[in-house]
Amino acid sequence: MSDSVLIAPSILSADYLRLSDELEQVSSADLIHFDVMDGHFVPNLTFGPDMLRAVAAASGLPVDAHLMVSNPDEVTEKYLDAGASIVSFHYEAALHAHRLVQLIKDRGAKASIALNPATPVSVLEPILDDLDMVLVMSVNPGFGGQTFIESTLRKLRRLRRMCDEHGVSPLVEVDGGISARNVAEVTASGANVFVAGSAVFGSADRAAAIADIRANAVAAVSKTA
Ligand SMILES: O=C(CO)[C@H](O)[C@H](O)COP(=O)(O)O
Ligand SMILES: [Fe+2]
Repeated sequence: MSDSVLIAPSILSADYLRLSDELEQVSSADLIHFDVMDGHFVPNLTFGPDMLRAVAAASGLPVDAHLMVSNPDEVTEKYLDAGASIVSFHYEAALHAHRLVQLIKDRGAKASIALNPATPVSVLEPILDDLDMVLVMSVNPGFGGQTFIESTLRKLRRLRRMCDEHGVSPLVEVDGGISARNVAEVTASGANVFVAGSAVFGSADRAAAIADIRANAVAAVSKTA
């Protein structure tokens, strides 16, 4: 995790019957994005902690767990036990966000809060200084293959300003509808961790898809520097 940008393929869009092969094909990425959906916070069901443990062992890349669950206060520890390197829980679901952030950090993982598209970044004001990462959802959570919501760019710029005011620089992850086509403007707006599900696993050459996203993001970083 040393580069200026991090690429995180979402295995939500992988071929589950060939998962170890799929993980090998995305080994040039920086993180494996692992979408946990509980059928309650979002209208879809995916993976649990045992699956995360298996993915972490098979991949070797750090696992970036995105918990789309109604009860993060109860289940976050299970994903830490399973080996998550980054844990994002949703602001909209957490009862005790500060306590959860401390738990994640005490366990040696990076702590992140995810925001739905309709949740303003201002809600992070009291806790921003404690976060290792902020996950800005650029689609409504629950499904892969959706269209990037354009107002996310404004939200990212607002988050950047807020971070500058606080004198902090957490990672800023964007999730939903990211591809080589739009990653430059998303980078220019302030993001540096890019989740890509369908853009990577929908491509015949996963490594080339990752390289294209990375190249466009890195070019945008050098332009803004
Ligand atoms: O959290 C998610 C959906 O809730 C996924 O990480 C995201 O949708 C990735 O898929 P795509 O890149 O195809 O939009
Ligand atoms: Fe996600």
